[in-house]
Amino acid sequence: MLRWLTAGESHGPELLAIIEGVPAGLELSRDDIARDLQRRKLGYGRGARMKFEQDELHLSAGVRHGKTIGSPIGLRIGNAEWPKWTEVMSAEHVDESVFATGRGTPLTRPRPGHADLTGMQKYGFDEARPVLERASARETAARVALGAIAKRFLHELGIETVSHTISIGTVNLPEDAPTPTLADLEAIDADPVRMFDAETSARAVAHIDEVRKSADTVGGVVEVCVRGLPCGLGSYVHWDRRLDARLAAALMSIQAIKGVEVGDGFKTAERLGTAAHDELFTSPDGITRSSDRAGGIEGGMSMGTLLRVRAAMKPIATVPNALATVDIAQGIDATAHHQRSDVCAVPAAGVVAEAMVALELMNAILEKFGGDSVGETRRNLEAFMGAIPQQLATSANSAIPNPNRPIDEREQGDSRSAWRV
Ligand SMILES: Cc1cc2nc3c(=O)[nH]c(=O)nc-3n(C[C@H](O)[C@H](O)[C@H](O)COP(=O)(O)O)c2cc1C
Ligand SMILES: C=C(O[C@@H]1CC(C(=O)O)=C[C@@H](OP(=O)(O)O)[C@H]1O)C(=O)O
Repeated sequence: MLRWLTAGESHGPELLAIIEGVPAGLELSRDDIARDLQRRKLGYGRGARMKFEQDELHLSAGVRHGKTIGSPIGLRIGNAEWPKWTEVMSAEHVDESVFATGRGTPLTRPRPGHADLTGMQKYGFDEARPVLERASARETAARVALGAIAKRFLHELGIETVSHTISIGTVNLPEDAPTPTLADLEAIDADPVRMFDAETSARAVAHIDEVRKSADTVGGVVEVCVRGLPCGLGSYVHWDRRLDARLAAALMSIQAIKGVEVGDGFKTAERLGTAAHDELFTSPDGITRSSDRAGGIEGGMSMGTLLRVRAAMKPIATVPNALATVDIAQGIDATAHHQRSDVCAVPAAGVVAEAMVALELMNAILEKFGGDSVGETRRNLEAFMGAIPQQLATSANSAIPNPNRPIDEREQGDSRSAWRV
């Protein structure tokens, strides 16, 4: 079993993370983690902080000579601006004068859409500072660091995770855009909005510029694609063991994510049964699927085919053209406090989604296959796959059109029909 926790405030000294249950013998370097931290900072539309934030990483425990040793892995990520916040975010009492001006001024005009007001009500604060410090997506740096460890583990088992941007506001990838593979990740990361289509990306960038000019913010949709998974992760036997439910919770836990789709998700609800599922047919190397509409999960279990999940991010709540709110200190109508903020953080959310999916899949793998060392996990996985009888085996080459069935007209415009995957 995998357990992990994060701690740390956005303007405190650092973020902390501990992950327990990582098998021994996993090759892991500081660079593996630093690389993903760097990827999370990228993306057109992010605010000033990402330009100077260093995400200084300290790998404090659980790794020796470049390999995990089975003990909890502990890490710290510094907040570059801490020297400016030592008094406002001090763990010790400070003089009242700190709160009279500047950074310490109480934030009494909560932002609609952020955690400010409800956090104040719930925890009994008279201003939003202690709420936003932890509600902030700064915390996702810690998740991405842990996710990098999970991705290293998955990679050792031949499982690869790729995320990309599907839409920014109303600017969408074409329906027939190809699903990226690991080989495409470098190009995706090099794109300003992490889109795998240069023309759509240029329109998305222009859209973010317009949004910024009009003092507004914008959201979008990201997708995570995973190849190389074994079948049988998760289960149909109980609600909390369903892999789709677990992935949905993992994605929904990301700040500002308001919707999750597995496979074709909501679109499937509009289709008839004959055009909604992934039909099976024989091929020389095992059972093959005609498409991947289910997104690689049936009955709450991984099918051993391409896994695809999407997450929808709402527009950033700190809108420059400030929204109506109430000044809690004075009891009067007001506009929300504004501070440095992102205009669009969808590209970064894709990297965070990748981390959350990887962590959940690593957990599901360890539940099914166990292993105190990576070698033991691998042997258990291979033994399970090897024991699947010939007549039940799935071809690795799934999601190709069924040659026995003529292509239905309705399927022509179907974004996830096999011949486009
Ligand atoms: C990578 C990332 C960056 C974000 N940046 C900001 C930001 O700069 N300003 C902001 O108001 N919200 C930002 N958010 C969203 C808020 O953290 C989020 O809306 C808030 O915590 C309230 O949670 P909820 O939207 O899930 O209800 C960001 C979210 C993510 C995932
Ligand atoms: C710090 C990060 O994102 C922050 C997320 C965030 C929010 O409200 O969620 C608000 C902003 O915080 P700040 O006012 O300190 O710039 C973002 O920069 C980060 O992603 O590392």
